[in-house]
Amino acid sequence: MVHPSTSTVLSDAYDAAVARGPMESEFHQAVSEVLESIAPVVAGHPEYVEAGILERLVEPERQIMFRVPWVDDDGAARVNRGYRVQFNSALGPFKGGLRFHPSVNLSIMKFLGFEQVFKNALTGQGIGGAKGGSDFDPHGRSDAEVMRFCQSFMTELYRHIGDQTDVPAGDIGVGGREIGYLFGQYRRMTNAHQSGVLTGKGIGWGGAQVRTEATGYGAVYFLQEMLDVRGDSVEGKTAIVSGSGNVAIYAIEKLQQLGAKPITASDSSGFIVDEAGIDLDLLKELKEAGRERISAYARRRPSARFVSSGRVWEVPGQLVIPCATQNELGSDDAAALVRHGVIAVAEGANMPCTPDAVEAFAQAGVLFAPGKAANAGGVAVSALEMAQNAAREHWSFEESELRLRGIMADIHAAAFAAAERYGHPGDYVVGANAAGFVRVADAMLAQGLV
Ligand SMILES: NC(=O)c1ccc[n+]([C@@H]2O[C@H](COP(=O)([O-])OP(=O)(O)OC[C@H]3O[C@@H](n4cnc5c(N)ncnc54)[C@H](O)[C@@H]3O)[C@@H](O)[C@H]2O)c1
Repeated sequence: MVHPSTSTVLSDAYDAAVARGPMESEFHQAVSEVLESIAPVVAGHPEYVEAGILERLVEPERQIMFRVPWVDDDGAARVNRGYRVQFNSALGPFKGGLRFHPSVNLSIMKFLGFEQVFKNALTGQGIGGAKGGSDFDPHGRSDAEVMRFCQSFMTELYRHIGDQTDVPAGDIGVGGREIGYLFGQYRRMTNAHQSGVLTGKGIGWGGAQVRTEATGYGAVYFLQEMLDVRGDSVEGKTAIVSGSGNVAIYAIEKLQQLGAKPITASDSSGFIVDEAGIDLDLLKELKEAGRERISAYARRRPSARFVSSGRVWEVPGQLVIPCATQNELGSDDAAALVRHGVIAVAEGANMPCTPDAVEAFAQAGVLFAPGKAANAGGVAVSALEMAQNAAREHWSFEESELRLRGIMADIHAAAFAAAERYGHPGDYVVGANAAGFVRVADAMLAQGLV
């Protein structure tokens, strides 16, 4: 058999993905980034090509879309669309968050599910990749409305998930409140308290210590690992953080604990700059307890200003952790950050930096950690939650944090080593994609054409 060239194989896989979903631009972006960076791996493994690994990797094992009808507080009927994209289960049960946000569509679900496959592989914990959610917008909805929505959503989803099959978690718009309502409905419909079917549960009913903090803490640990290689550290540095949700808040907390000074936070209405350093108690009060807009922070804190137009990336700082959403940091933003002396970027969110921005950081020699490595702490601690549920154990905060730290160091080491092995030393995009890909590809190869 004549082997096609690596570039033909990669472009065929990309074209097939585009042909099946021509409108799915976010998914195409994620596929293109991964395929480009695994070229050196594929070149050395003709057996992957013969087994159709690439064509299979870009096509989800299963995609579920369903109607979610619910009744609002005025008694009016509402309808949203629910999704679960079960991308790849070669390494373990499908695992990945649920996102409730008006922007949710199949392209975003597929991009997130695809990324999750490699991220989960990188953690080394035996979990496959999936993503799900709905275009439901929880903003401005009462608890009762959110509960009715979650119950309706789970009434369909429950038949597709299970602790050995698919284990959803939170993401944008899905926090502890939503996981509680979803779990309650699952328990009711199945007549089983199957703790391991969802992660991000409350500590009193099967949740794990450090799950809430894990993604933000993990991103900062990864940043620290990268700086360590250069004999540097986060201590004493100014940090620019976007978002003000789960990931942003705990990235800010860990930055502060390690002696850095985060000075920004944002939401879709704008951003705040607090030159005195973020008052974390205030931010938590406003965002975790109150669900308020970020502008409320500036009203309560004299050292802070609220900016409703403009870019948070114009604020000078040496460390950058984007923690809001995909494609929130473009090439102009990257250029501004480079001009202002950024030295390291860790993606807390999934794909927050556009490909042009990533390229600009690389050109400028800025350390750059892609989300699938830097934000893997969340899913890693979710896997610890599954392990504790299976063993009916509860580990302490200290033990859980120690494990998270170890896992982030291992992910860094795996990505660093793979980047070297495949001829791109210091390139964590290549390293993370290559290391994750090899684990998934080897499992798929061993398990035959399924
Ligand atoms: N929660 C996790 O464990 C986890 C794990 C890995 C990756 N992530 C990723 O981190 C990011 C944030 O997730 P989260 O769990 O903190 O969600 P969250 O709902 O707690 O917070 C999301 C934040 O992003 C802001 N935001 C959302 N859409 C925006 C938009 N279009 N423009 C500007 N700001 C916007 C929101 O205002 C909020 O501050 C997402 O990309 C998510 O996929 C989360």
